[in-house]
Amino acid sequence: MLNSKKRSSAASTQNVKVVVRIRPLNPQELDDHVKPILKTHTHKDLFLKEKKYTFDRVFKSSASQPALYNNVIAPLIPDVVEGYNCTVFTYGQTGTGKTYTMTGDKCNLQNNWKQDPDAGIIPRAAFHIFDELNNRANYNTTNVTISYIELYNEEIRDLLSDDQGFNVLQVFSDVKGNVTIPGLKEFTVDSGEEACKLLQKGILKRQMAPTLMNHQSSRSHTVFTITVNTQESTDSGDDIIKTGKIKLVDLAGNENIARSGCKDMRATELANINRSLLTLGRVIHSLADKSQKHVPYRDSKLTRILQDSLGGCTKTVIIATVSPAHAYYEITQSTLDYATRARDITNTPLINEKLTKHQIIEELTSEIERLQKDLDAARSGTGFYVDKENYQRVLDAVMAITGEPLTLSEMANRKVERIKSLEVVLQSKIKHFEETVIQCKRHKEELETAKAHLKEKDNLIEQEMYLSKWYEDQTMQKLEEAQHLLQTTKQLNSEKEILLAKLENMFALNTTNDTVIKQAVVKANNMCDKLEKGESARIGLMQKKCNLIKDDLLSLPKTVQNSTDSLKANSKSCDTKIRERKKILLSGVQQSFDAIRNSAVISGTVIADYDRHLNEFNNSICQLADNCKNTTKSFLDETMTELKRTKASHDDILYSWEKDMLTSIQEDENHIITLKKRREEDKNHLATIMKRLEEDENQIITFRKRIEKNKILLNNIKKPKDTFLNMEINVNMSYAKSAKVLDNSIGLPDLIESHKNNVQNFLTTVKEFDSKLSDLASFIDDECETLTKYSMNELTESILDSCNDMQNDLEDKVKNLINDISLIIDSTNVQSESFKKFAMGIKQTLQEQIMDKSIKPRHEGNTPMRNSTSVPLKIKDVTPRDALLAKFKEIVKDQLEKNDVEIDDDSSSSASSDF
Ligand SMILES: Nc1ncnc2c1ncn2[C@@H]1O[C@H](COP(=O)(O)OP(=O)(O)OP(=O)(O)O)[C@@H](O)[C@H]1O
Repeated sequence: MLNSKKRSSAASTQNVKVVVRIRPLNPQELDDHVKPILKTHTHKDLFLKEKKYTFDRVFKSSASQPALYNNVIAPLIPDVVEGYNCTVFTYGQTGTGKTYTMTGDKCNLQNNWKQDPDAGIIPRAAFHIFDELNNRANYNTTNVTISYIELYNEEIRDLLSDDQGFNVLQVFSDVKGNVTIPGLKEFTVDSGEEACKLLQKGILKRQMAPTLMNHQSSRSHTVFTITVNTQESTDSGDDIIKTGKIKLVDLAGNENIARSGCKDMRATELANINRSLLTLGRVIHSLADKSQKHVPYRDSKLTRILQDSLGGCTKTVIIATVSPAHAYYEITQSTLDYATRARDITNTPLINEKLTKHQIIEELTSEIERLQKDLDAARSGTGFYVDKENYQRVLDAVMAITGEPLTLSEMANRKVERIKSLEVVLQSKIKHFEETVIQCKRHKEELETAKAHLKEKDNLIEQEMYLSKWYEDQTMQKLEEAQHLLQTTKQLNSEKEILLAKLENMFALNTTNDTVIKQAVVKANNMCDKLEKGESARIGLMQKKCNLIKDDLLSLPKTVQNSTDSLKANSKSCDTKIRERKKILLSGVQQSFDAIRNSAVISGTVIADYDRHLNEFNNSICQLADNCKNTTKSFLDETMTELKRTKASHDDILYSWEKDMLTSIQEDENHIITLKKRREEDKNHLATIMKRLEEDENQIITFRKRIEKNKILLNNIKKPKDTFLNMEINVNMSYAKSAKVLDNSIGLPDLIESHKNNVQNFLTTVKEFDSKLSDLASFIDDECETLTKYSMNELTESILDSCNDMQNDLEDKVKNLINDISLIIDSTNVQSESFKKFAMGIKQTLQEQIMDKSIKPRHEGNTPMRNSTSVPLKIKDVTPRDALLAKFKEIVKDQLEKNDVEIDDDSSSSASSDF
């Protein structure tokens, strides 16, 4: 045990603080209407009947646990932490509330120790000490230990021991007066709760004791000790160690044993139970009475343990508990007297000297030396030897304790007694010394180990610092990379949004364009198909008509041939008949001369008939001419109307042609008149040619029939003309219709122009044909006229010639027409092809138009530019700790080698301490 030195400076004496706590009347006393015999007027005065007592504080029966603690104990706690030793006693009669005050009805406090109404001093002090330590930041280390002993029948027992039974502990005092109890367990606690748990454990063990040891707890004393060790560093670097203690002592009841009814108790036991209290009384008495030099601390274990608390260097508080009941008047008076006496005890509280490590080592060394001397003395002699110096010190200590010179016999007795006790002490010292030596060795080893450990830790710290620096750099680098990545990701996201918007817009445009294109193409195709179909139908119709005309034209020469053949045949039969009639006429002229007169009448009739027929013929001719004129005129009108624009230049020609026709008709009429005149002239010849006339009449009829046929032929000829005209109209209509469409078509105007030319040529051809037909009609009329004028033979020949010429001419014309028609057909084919091309052109145009109509994609200029965003493709792996450590070791190795070289180069230069 360390021999702590006391700091003498600033030390002052102070009296033991004594407070009185009055227990409230218990239920029984209340029922019995017990009148309290204690009265308090102030918080310091107390009246027992008329006797007045004055204490440091008097707590009424209504005083609460916190009130008592805050007033009495709480001021001691900072002193304990500062290194003072403090002691608190509860002293009083059984049942007056000593245990209630010290322990309370509740030990298992949490953090509410200040407010808890039931907890006593011990649990509160335990919590309070930790609060106090936590409030102080100047301590490097703190250590709080707990011990709890019971003193019963002058035997010390450890209430915190895990032993089933009770091992009696011994108490020893060294030459310096320090008391130790070897074997007493001290438990380190880190909180108030842990301290309370130990208190509970002790209480439990104490409650078990009566059955085990057959003793009553009220007759035992308990000491709950809290030791507070603190360490703080000074500016000079020394460690200051403080050790403060608070002993919380719950004494046994101080009542008269005889009154407590324990008569069956053995005398020794009774003596031992009261010995401590009696000795305590004597010690208090001695200390209070300054004249007394000897204080019998050693007379009991209790006073030995509490020696320092009474008249020593400890701050001491005594709480005297009393009952207000009249029944306990005497013992209450005794307690109050006892407490009053205790107030006179003075202590000199000192802080346990602060010791540095160096001082501790020095003290330990001197202690070892001293013990070594005792050991050497013991080993060298046959008996018990104590070093002279030590022996003298023991004697001095005895003298200091007893304070009185002893007689020789007393000295001898005491020496014997002392030797006995010293033997015990020596054994204990030897044991303690050996333990200390072992402990020193162990401490030395521990110190070496600690140094090595410290060096190792230093290396580790350097290593960890290197690693942490590396990780810090890496973290910063990663942070920068992460921020760069975040920035890039943000930019890419915004660009992605723009591109997605554009893409959506493009999809919408594509969908719209697709729909527009499909609709336009369908419409264009329909239009082209419709146009193509219409044109194909028109062209087909035209071609059909052309083919019909062609067939007609092809059949025309045959018809003409037939007509010619018929004409020839008729001419022959006519010639034959005329010859026959001539013969008959000539033969009958003479014979019938007489009858001419009659015949003249008849001839007149015949002539009339002939005239009539001639008129009819003339009318027919006129009608034919009129019809022809009208037809031609209407044809020309129609042609003029229809081809107003394109054929304006031909109007004069047509007009002159019409005029010529009219002139020709007029001439024909004149010719008929001439014929009539000639008929009159011929009347004279009529007699002779009567029969011939009749035949001529027949001939005329035949001719008329032929004319009719020719008219039909003419009509037939006119039919193609009408057809051609209709065709022309249709072509023009088609042209007009197509022109609008074809105007925009490339190449069509030329085609149309050529078509127009073809049509013009065709019309010219038609006109020529028409003219030729007119000529033919005139020719026929001429021939008819000539027929009446010339002989039938000539007529026939002429007709035949004409027919032949006409046939030839007709054939030529037909051939030309056919060629023209073929040209027209070719033209229609070409036109059809051109229509197809045109349709293709339309389709192409539509495509272009669709393309023009198509909605072009928007160019808002916000398309992200292609830029080379540098994004790390791979996050570098974190260097494994092992690799870092290897690198660190290499650096250290290099540094050490470098340092070695430097030392070699210049031994005076100091090594670098980078690592
Ligand atoms: N101040 C008080 N207020 C309320 N109750 C009290 C007070 N003092 C004592 N009591 C009650 O009185 C009874 C006896 O108290 P306690 O056991 O503490 O007395 P004691 O002096 O320790 O007795 P012993 O010496 O036999 O151990 C207990 O029930 C306790 O709760």
